[in-house]
Amino acid sequence: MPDTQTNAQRPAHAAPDHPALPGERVGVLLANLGTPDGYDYWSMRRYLSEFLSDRRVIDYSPWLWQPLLQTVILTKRPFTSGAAYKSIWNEAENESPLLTITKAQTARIADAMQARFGDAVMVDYCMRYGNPSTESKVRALTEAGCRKILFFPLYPHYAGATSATANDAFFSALQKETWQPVARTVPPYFDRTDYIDALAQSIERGYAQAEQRPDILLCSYHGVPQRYLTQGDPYHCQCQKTTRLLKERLGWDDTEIMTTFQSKFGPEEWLQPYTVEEVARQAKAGKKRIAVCAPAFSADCIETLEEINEEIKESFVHAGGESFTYIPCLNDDPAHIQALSNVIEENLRGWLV
Ligand SMILES: C=CC1=C(C)c2cc3[nH]c(cc4nc(cc5[nH]c(cc1n2)c(C)c5CCC(=O)O)C(CCC(=O)O)=C4C)c(C)c3C=C
Ligand SMILES: [Fe+2]
Ligand SMILES: [Fe+2]
Repeated sequence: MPDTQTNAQRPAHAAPDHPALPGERVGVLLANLGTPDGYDYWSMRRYLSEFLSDRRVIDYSPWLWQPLLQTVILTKRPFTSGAAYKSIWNEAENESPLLTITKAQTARIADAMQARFGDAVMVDYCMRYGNPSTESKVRALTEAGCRKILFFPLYPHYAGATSATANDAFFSALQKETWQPVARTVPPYFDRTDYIDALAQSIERGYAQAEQRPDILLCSYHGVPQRYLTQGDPYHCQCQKTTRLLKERLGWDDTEIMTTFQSKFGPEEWLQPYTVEEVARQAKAGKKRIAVCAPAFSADCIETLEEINEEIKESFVHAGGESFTYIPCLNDDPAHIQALSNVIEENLRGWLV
């Protein structure tokens, strides 16, 4: 009798202790950065400790970094970050906005895959740090009969600190599988027309809703240390190209749009200009109406809802700015879901189509 959940069957030659063989499916595993389980001190500490111990994120020698992290940074930061999370927390579901949005994206993409491929494809999500872990979801997919898994880090741009470390976690989860599934990973998608179109439409909507047309749009990307660029990480170039493609798609000139970087962490120099400083410079230069969007994030999170829409906005207003328009991330916008589904379908080629 096939199992309805996994379509599992015992082969004809089976001895009584022979494991049931699940029917074949393809798994699509969406991955985002991570989320603490709560905004209390210990939940924050656990999450930040896992995140900031990742050598793809902080590449200092662990001999130097771990004592500093465990004794200085993780005694203070869980309080300040916890307060920031508290201000944006989804109390109804008791989870971070990133988790709520990732669940919504997964449900929409699962609908699109169901319509296209029926039950042959299963869609699920995981986090690089915190829960649900990548390992637990790789296990769940293989147990449900996925003999092939397409792993999709939900970052438009490649960065060692995001896509590569997500892939690392996927590969190490595969190492633990007795019957390892066939695996593929999805490359960056920042320069696809459907993604740029979805972004452009969201900006056009944001501009149409603003009381007066903003003087300038800042495309604010999460930063990385400047050193990572000189070591060969292509993230900076992919961000610059995204702004150029957006500018071309919107039909704007160089005075109407620019690239900036946010979320600086630690004392090193990061990619510049820093958004928090640039909004103040723009206000002082007479650009009193500003719009900010965040194309590096596929979902709104602490770095957009709290940092951009609270801290960066405050810096702008403090410098004399008058109108601040935050254009939300693409989240589960239908054009975004369509673009992500197109990416998936193209990367499934040869497996199903
Ligand atoms: C979108 C791409 C991202 C890059 C590139 C990136 C690099 C990077 N981040 C840190 C340090 C922190 N990032 C934090 C949060 C955070 N970062 C991203 C994305 C990128 N990070 C997201 C989506 C989030 C939000 C997660 C959420 O649940 O909302 C944080 C934690 C928040 C805080 O305590 O302020 C830190 C710390 C480094 C050092 C880095 C590059 C080396
Ligand atoms: Fe980050
Ligand atoms: Fe560059």
